[in-house]
Amino acid sequence: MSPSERLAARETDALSIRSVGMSFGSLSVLDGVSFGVAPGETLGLVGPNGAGKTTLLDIVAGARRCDGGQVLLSGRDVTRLAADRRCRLGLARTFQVPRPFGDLTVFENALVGAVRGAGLRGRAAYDDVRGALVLTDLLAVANAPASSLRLLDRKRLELARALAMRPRVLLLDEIAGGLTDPETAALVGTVRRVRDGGTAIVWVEHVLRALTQVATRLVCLSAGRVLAEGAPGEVLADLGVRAAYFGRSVL
Ligand SMILES: Nc1ncnc2c1ncn2[C@@H]1O[C@H](COP(=O)(O)OP(=O)(O)OP(=O)(O)O)[C@@H](O)[C@H]1O
Repeated sequence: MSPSERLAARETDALSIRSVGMSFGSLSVLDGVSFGVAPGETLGLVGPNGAGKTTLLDIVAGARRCDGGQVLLSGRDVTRLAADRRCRLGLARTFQVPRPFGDLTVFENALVGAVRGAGLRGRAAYDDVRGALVLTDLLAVANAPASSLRLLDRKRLELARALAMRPRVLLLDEIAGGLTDPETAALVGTVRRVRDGGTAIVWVEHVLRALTQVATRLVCLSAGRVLAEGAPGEVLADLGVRAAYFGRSVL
């Protein structure tokens, strides 16, 4: 891709991260991180423990302020907007450890996303939640208390709560961990359906066999910098990535 093509691509991106930097005191955690994600694209964000992946998701979601750089949603600079304003502009995220309200039903948990996240009311909220439960295969357990769900369905509920916010950009933080192979395959199918609906997805994931079934592009962070970016096969074959991510023994 030529520089002018790259620029044109960035202008249509649902999410653009430009030169983002962040430090915790004297510890530089992110340094000049830039990439974009187009509508309907799934970008996988990989890298060793401590590379800065979750910190970057926090910055994009508005849970943390960056020290430098910009975050744009569909071309709009949201760097200084609070997290709830970003939700209303179409940004949603899932958390690594799903913590649903156990006493509420599956439907009521997803309703929290539609009402608190997207600001929907009445019929619009109901329709959105129903759609999110259909997409995540949870409709059959809509009236069950969230505390009764198995792990796969807790993860699906985390996804449904985020989808009920009508996101144009969805941030997924390690949703595939701890699942059996058939459960992982089911979750991959769900994420694919979300992507096929046109949502731009940034998926932080250590379970590469799940990620590479959906992501068409990977960004590898190492020590807060972009070490490699490109097609999954190319990035995972990159010697620098293999050394940083998997350890030198695999070289
Ligand atoms: N609140 C904090 N205060 C100080 N340092 C922090 C804080 N949160 C994270 N860090 C440090 O920032 C760096 C990046 O952490 P982060 O959790 O973003 O990495 P990660 O790539 O998501 O790792 P993992 O794959 O283990 O989840 C690490 O060195 C971590 O110790």
